[in-house]
Amino acid sequence: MKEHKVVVIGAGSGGLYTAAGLARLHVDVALVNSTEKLGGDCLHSGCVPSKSLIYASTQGMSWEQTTQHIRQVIAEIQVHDSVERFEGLGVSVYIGHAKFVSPNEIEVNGQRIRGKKFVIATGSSPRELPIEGLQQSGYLTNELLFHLIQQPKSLGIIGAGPIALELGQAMAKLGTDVHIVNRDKEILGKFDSSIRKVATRHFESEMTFYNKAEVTCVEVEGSQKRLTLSDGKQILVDDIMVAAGRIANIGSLRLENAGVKMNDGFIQVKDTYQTSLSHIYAIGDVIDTYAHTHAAGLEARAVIEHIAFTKKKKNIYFDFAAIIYSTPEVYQLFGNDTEVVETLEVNSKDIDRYKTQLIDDVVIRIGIDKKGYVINAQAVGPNISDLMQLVAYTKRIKKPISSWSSMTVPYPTHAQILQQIANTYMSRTLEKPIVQSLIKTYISVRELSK
Ligand SMILES: Cc1cc2nc3c(=O)[nH]c(=O)nc-3n(C[C@H](O)[C@H](O)[C@H](O)COP(=O)(O)OP(=O)(O)OC[C@H]3O[C@@H](n4cnc5c(N)ncnc54)[C@H](O)[C@@H]3O)c2cc1C
Ligand SMILES: NC(=O)c1ccc[n+]([C@@H]2O[C@H](COP(=O)([O-])OP(=O)(O)OC[C@H]3O[C@@H](n4cnc5c(N)ncnc54)[C@H](O)[C@@H]3O)[C@@H](O)[C@H]2O)c1
Repeated sequence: MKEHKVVVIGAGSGGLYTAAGLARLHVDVALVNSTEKLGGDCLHSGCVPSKSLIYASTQGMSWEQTTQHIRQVIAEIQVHDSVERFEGLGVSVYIGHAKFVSPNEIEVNGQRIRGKKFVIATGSSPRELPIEGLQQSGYLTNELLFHLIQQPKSLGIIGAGPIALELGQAMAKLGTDVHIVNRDKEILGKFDSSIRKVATRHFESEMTFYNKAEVTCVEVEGSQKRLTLSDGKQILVDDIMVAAGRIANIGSLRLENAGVKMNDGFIQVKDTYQTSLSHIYAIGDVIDTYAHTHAAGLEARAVIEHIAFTKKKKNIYFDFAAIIYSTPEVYQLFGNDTEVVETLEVNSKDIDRYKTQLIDDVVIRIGIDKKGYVINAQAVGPNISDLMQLVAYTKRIKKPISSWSSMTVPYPTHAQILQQIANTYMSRTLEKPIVQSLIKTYISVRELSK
């Protein structure tokens, strides 16, 4: 039997980060992945192909050029996430599905591996929908769309979350007629109406939305598929894509043999990412936190520090943000609403650089506490996420937004929009009667007043 001090199960965003980090600290670490192609969802069917598709859709590429571009980008990044590279780092790599046979043992392709500690990072899969006729008609998910040989002329998407909006818009830009069926009353329900309105206007100019609707049945009609909605409407499309949330990949793990507890379909963890068994950790999409690559990375770092140094990291999501990489981008910096005393809103109308580009619908909202410290934020605008990173960083380093007032902002950059927020905030302080009175007195003492 093979034995390792730490066995990481799943070589996607969370697992790769954990294995590489522990190996660098000279920990005896094994990495088990179901396929030889390490990298998980993010590299093969998530972040990387979706952002490559989005790029291709803005460059007027044909479908053939688009899928080739996607394959090339994946292949380039795959080198960094290869078995050889990880073995070179000192990680023992096993290929095959891991299943627990006891709390300290897993089986991979008939081989037993014993671990002192385990980190489960097996990710998530698209949620299946029990819609009459859907299975029989066949449908796409994020796992299949990027590999289609032919571009569908029309596509019905079930769900209106980030996957539907990013991939739907890119397909629409490439010429597909996209129909999105959304069971909620509007899209981007978590966003303030000023942000939601701008984003929705852009999305609705490219795709057709059916809000407050569900697909009740699917029928095959020749080479096409007919979707019937809860309100009786019908949509005829070439293909269907389901993007209606995720379920944790735990099916093959046989967690019952170890005794790891679940909560609502996800692996239950404490704030140290230890499961109900203290020697087994879980991170990434398999637990119920933010389903993002950078969340898996933060959780991996917390687990590395706990395993290696017994250090308990606090508040790892302090400056956590998520972005929908559409045109325009939709950005959210998370933070506790109850700490917000005021939300400052600014738009791009008075910003010269945006004027030169005829962009008048960028909106940024920043929630601050009583001392002017950033608590949370939302924004919509072209490439707005890069600019908003400064807002997240200001939160991270715990500086008030007034600090942007004194930074040198080259003219004319988009960043002037942040300085405008700071100036508006500062000028209000200056206008307070007590401050005005102090200034008047001071100027008078210096014999400079009228
Ligand atoms: C279309 C799409 C776009 C996305 N875009 C972004 C984005 O732009 N930014 C962002 O931050 N996030 C994005 N995400 C989310 C991101 O991809 C996931 O949050 C991230 O990949 C989760 O990492 P993970 O380590 O938990 O799982 P994964 O990366 O999925 O890795 C899990 C690994 O475990 C393996 N595995 C599963 N079961 C077993 C088993 N029993 N034994 C051995 N191995 C097993 C799998 O083969 C896989 O390699 C996107 C997701 C999708 C679907
Ligand atoms: N840019 C990014 O960071 C990015 C991009 C894509 C995905 N992701 C991650 O992947 C996760 C999954 O994305 P997603 O878009 O599948 O899920 P989601 O859970 O965010 O959104 C699912 C949407 O589908 C709707 N829905 C659910 N069931 C439905 C039904 N039967 N009929 C109609 N609508 C239905 C929901 O109301 C919701 O709007 C996200 O939570 C996100 O964390 C991130």
